[in-house]
Formats: sequence, C-alpha cells, structure tokens
Amino acid sequence: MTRNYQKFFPPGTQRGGTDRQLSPLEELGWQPHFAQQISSDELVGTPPVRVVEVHRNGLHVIGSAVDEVVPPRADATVGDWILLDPGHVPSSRVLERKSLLKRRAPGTDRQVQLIAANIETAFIVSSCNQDFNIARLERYVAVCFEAEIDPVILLTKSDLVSDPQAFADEAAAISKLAPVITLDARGDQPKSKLADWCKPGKTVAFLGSSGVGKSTLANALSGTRSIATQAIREDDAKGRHTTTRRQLHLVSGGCLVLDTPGMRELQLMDAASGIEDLFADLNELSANCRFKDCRHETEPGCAVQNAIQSGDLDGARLQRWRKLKAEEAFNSASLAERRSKDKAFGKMVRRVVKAKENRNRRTE
Ligand SMILES: Nc1nc2c(ncn2[C@@H]2O[C@H](COP(=O)(O)OP(=O)(O)OP(=O)(O)O)[C@@H](O)[C@H]2O)c(=O)[nH]1
Ligand SMILES: [Zn+2]
Repeated sequence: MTRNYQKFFPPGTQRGGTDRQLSPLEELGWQPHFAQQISSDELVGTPPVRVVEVHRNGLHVIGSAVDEVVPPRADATVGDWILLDPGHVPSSRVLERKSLLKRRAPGTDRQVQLIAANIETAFIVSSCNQDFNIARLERYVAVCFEAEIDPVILLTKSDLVSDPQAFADEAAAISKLAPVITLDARGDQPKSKLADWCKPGKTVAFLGSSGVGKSTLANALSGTRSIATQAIREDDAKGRHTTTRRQLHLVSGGCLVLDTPGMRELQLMDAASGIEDLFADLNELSANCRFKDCRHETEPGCAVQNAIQSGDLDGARLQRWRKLKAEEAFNSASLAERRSKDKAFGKMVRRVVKAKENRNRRTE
C-alpha cells in the first residue's frame, strides 16, 4: 500500500508544467545521497522514514505507508532519515546525514545536543533594528559552515527603516558564501525572494532570536501546515496538538521547513573548520605574515595589521575572529577533557572487572 500524501498538501500546490512529479518520499526530502546508502533489499525490508517531530516520549516518523511514533534514541533528531526495522525498532539504522546542526546544551555540563539533521539551507534571520548584530550573524554563519548547511542571511523589517541597504552592505561583508536579502516578512516578498531555496523536497530552517520574524516568514511562504500536527489531529478527536517546536512542516509548494527553538544561547563547539571558512580572508592574509606563529598583534611584517592600517580590513573583524576562536577552543577543550576523563574511568572499570574475574577464576 502506498500512502496518499495529497492530504498533507494545502490545496492548489500540485505542480504541473515541466517539473517531474516527486515521489512521496522525495516530497519528504529523500535524495540520492540517502538512496546510495541502502540496497534494494533494505528498501523493502526496512523502509526509510523521516523524523518529522521529536516528542519527549518518542520520534514521530513518516515514510511511504508509515506514520508512527517510535522510541526516542540519542543518536537521532528531527530531519533524520531512519531505515525502520519493523521487527526490532531499536536496530533501525540512522542514515548518514547531509548536514547536522548541534550545539552545546545550555547549563554547565556542556553536553552535545543534536538540534536538526539534513537541513539544506538555513535562513539566518535578523531585523533592520537593534537586533542586528554582526558578531551574532557571524556566529550563526560559522555554525552553518561547520554543519555543512548553506547559510542565507535574511534581514526583516526593511519596511521600518529608511535605508535597509546599509544593513545589507554590512551583512554582505560577513562571507561571500552567505547571500543577504532584505525584506518585509509580512506579505508576498518572502515567497518570491526565497523561491530559489524553497524548492519542493528541499529542507530549510529559520534561525534567529525571538521576534525577528521567523514565524511570520514561515507563514508567508504560504499556508504552512505541519505534517506532525496534521497526523496527530487525525488521531485526536479533540483536535489537540503538540506544542513541541522541533518539527518539520510541509510548506505550500513542497519545501520542508524545520521549526527550531529560538537558540539565543548558540555556542560554538567543535566548529573550528566553520570558523576557518567564515574567516577565510583572515587566514589568507595570515599566510603572508613574516612569522608562521604570528599573533597579529605587534609583530613586524604582520600582513593582517598591515591590511588594517591600509583600510582593507576592519580591525573589529579581527577582534571578532579572536573571540570566536577562543570561545570555540574553550568549549571544545572542555569536551575533550571530559572525553578523556570518561575514557580513563572506562579503563579503570575494565581493570577492576578483570581483576575480579581473575580472582574468581583462582577460587574456582
Ligand atoms: N513591520 C514588520 N513587522 C514584522 C516583520 N517581520 C516580523 N514582523 C513582526 O514582528 C513580530 C514578531 O514576529 P514573529 O514572526 O512572531 O517572530 P519570531 O522570530 O517567530 O519570534 P519567536 O516565535 O519568539 O521566535 C510580529 O508582530 C510580526 O508581525 C517585517 O518584516 N516588518
Ligand atoms: Zn600577522
């Protein structure tokens, strides 16, 4: 039986014209990257399903002819593709991801928390007002680079300022790889301005602080409907639905939007290469410093300081680079320390167990 997915789509979204009709799995974001990881036997025996929602007590998964909640597992998050083993659900395999967004959990114990998997484009949302903060935008862009997600910077509330282009110009200096778009999130602009990224079968997310317009944008993409909410309503006569914010929504036109919590506390961790990518210009400059270990402070022959002197480089950008690197090093080092402590503890446990076994053997 193949499930009929039409009911998940808002009316009038079936595409005509030259576009090939996507299969139900493709509508959910299934792509060659995932198909390559499985054999045809596996495809039949363990159908691929996508995690569309994370509940406290389980993962809501949807596939062709599958729509159920399976037990939660630490190694899967919203957006993941899982080969569902109906005979033994815990043995189901999580497919290798295209991207993974993770963060350091709030609080002091610095656990890694998986936020979302297989996002293709992250819209980093800020507004043309006091929310606009270059350091914060840079942080998000670095996180996207690290996660292998394409970042696009969206500056909302352009209707409330006289010169939105000034904000756009500043944001454009962050990275050549992060396009910048200014817009009024209410009305028609999002649909046309985001069309390049919001294609059927593509998964996108809106990241940013509270109040910048993430919900407004998602709604403006037109008639956002939650796959998860939809499915749960079917089962629940009272029309109740969950209030979790970590969900995949299917948007009119077919793209998938991941709804994530505000993420104000976004911390960099294990993101060294994301930072390298973000500050590629500074790394290039550093290669020309006279000393290999130049700290770009008062050393003679420092290409970075020279660029600042000549006005080619904004000194504040160097400061932000330092700050991000220090933060990343701190968070990652703490994690490494804990890992090595865990390792040492594991070793000790094994030693004790072995000693006990030896003792038992001798007394047998
Ligand atoms: N004038 C104007 N108002 C906007 C724009 N974008 C969002 N708003 C308004 O800003 C307020 C907050 O927008 P939301 O979409 O709820 O913001 P959010 O990012 O989803 O906020 P959280 O749900 O708290 O994370 C709403 O009153 C919107 O109508 C814009 O481009 N122009
Ligand atoms: Zn230097």
